[in-house]
Amino acid sequence: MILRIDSLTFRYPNGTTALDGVSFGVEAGERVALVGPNGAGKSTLARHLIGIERPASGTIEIDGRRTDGLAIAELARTVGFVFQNPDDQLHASSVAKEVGFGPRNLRFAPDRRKELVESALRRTGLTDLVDAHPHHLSLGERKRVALASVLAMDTPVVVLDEPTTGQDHRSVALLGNLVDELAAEGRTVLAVTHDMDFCAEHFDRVIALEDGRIVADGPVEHWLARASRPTGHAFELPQLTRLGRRLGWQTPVATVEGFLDRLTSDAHDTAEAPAGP
Ligand SMILES: Nc1ncnc2c1ncn2[C@@H]1O[C@H](COP(=O)(O)OP(=O)(O)OP(=O)(O)O)[C@@H](O)[C@H]1O
Repeated sequence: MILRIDSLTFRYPNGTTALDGVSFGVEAGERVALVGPNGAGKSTLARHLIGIERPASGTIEIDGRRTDGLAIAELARTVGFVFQNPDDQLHASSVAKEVGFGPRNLRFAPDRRKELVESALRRTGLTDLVDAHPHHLSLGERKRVALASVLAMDTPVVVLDEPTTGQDHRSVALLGNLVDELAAEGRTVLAVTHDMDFCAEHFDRVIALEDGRIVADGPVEHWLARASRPTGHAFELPQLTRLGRRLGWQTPVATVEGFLDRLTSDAHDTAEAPAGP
């Protein structure tokens, strides 16, 4: 298990309990979406994974090591964190320098550094922008630079905070492919997200938080079935799930593939149905 969190509780200095007895484990290669309403504790939880916040009680174990004794620099070898706002992360005067900073800081050998930087730039579609100053790029491009700079650190765990916010359709598709590829390579992806379409298409598992506690943890389909009930949680369901509902489908579908399968089987059933009197 790459990540194990046990009874994690955290309070801000003003007394707000942001996390209250949170426990879960994540296997290598899982794609986990952290969802929940504003103020649920998602970002606070994510920040614990890179040591910006430390538990008031409970433990976090990453790749077999308890994080209490680990410095932020040490954690950075295992967990890469892409901030929601790229301007909280970017500091260099060119895209190339920005993406090269992490691997250099981690003291990777020059050959490996070169390979990682080139691969990160290619995967995020930034190869033509290497000389640009990040501050002259659009928000969507700056978010991709932030992502590339984390990919270049080659961490087994990648945490994304609201990755699709401010991204156009093409960038969201690129991001989705990347999440799938990272998982296929055995890397673990956790994403804090309000984007249920993205979550349904690209994640295996949903952990839903409310008031600092886990209220649901399981496969995306289970969570959707639960959220689709009239008494379900107040989440915006994926567009295709809402469309399925309008079509009167009882079982929720959420992905393009699931939707097409359902349409095909309905068409098949209609064709097979015996002619009426
Ligand atoms: N720096 C802080 N000081 C005090 N309270 C905070 C601080 N940051 C967050 N909180 C509070 O902690 C709780 C959890 O906040 P957090 O930002 O982790 O939630 P979230 O689920 O990420 O919300 P959002 O979706 O709005 O980003 C909320 O009640 C929030 O008001």
